[in-house]
Amino acid sequence: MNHTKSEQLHEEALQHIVGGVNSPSRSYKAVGGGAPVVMARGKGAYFWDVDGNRYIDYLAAYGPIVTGHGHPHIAKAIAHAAETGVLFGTPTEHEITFAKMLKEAIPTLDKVRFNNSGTEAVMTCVRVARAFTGRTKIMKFAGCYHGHFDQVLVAAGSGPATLGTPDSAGVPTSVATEVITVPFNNVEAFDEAVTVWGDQLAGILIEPIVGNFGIVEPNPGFLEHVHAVAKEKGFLTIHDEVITAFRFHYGAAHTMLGLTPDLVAMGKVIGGGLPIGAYGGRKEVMDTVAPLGPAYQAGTMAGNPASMQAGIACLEVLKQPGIYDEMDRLGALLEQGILASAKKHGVTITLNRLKGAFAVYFTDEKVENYEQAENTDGETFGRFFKLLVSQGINLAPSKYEAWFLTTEHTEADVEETLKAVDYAFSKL
Ligand SMILES: Cc1ncc(COP(=O)(O)O)c(C=O)c1O
Ligand SMILES: NCC(=O)CCC(=O)O
Repeated sequence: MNHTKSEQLHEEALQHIVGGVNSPSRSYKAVGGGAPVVMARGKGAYFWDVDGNRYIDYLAAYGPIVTGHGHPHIAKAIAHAAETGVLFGTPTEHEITFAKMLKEAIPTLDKVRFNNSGTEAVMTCVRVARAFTGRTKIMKFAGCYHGHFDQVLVAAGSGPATLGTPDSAGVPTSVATEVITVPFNNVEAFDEAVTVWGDQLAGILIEPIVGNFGIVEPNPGFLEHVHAVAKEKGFLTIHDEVITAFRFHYGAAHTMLGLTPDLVAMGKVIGGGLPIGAYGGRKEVMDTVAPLGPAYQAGTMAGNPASMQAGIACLEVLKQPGIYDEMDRLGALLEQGILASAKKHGVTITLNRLKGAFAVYFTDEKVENYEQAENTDGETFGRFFKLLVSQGINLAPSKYEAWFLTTEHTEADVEETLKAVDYAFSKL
């Protein structure tokens, strides 16, 4: 496969855009370096790079593109917005239509607010939780990504009750010390940290299905326990459903899990590919937000008609019967095929899957927390990634990211993918 033009464009990008990329996750630094493939166009489950190579896409733009690229129903909605006005700075009916659709799909949302990214949605949830409780500290799980605002760029300390340390230059220690990080799926560590900090906590950030160190489901009873303790100690449960909302079924992951969070942050899928964030929750909590309450959140682009209409169109596609069952069926075929192929070639992997999202880890251990994901073989993943790209299969260039199926993938795509995976395993 020839990547000459991608390489040239990356060289040029390096002169003008920091690191040649607009988000560090797009760089190939974590997979041994090299020029990232520069994409030219996408259609359905495929995209084509600037050298004319075609790929089956399992990146799905890090999750949002659940209906594939250029879906005609969403394209029509975006074209309509382009023709009739993409931004007014006034309320529109689209916002109400979309808010009602979200509420109907996610019963825990009494009220919602739209903004422009997952980061903004989570950031506001943290502010609202602080405003509502009058407390400042937040708890999060190690390895869970919640966007790039200061409070969540905090890594785990050395023990469960250790205060956070900044994970990025520019994050003041004073901010990091407001954050307590505990391992996922570990009741003892959570309880220990709550014993120390429980009375000062405004809220806990929860990815109900973790999508940021592969795909990791909560162990039975774990999140139920977290919710019960939060209620008892008076801090809010904030579900970060930026990846999970509408990824596994028509609605939120917490509904599948039978949990009732106080606040829910969303993004990615609900924008149909356009920039979006949204948050919502219990009426008493949401009424803390301006102009009703004292917690401020605003945005020139918030609830813009283009994102609203794309989001509405995306949910209309996802609401059709059988959509999620088919992604589950194809996901199961991929899972079985990848595991069989690994066995055939003597490659040790662990595969975690929920419906149309899964992660391939190079380890013989179970992966149920960040430490275990960290301990998987990143060097082998890097070689696997590049071998797959050479065979026309594109995923995220990181061992921590999931593979995402879309409504446009077919059984033929799965077969082609399994051939490529078999080739990659044979060359590792
Ligand atoms: C769970 C989760 N929360 C928040 C974010 C941040 O969203 P955005 O990149 O739209 O700001 C992400 C992005 O990957 C995410 O996975
Ligand atoms: N799972 C992490 C992401 O999806 C981040 C994407 C980005 O910021 O480019």
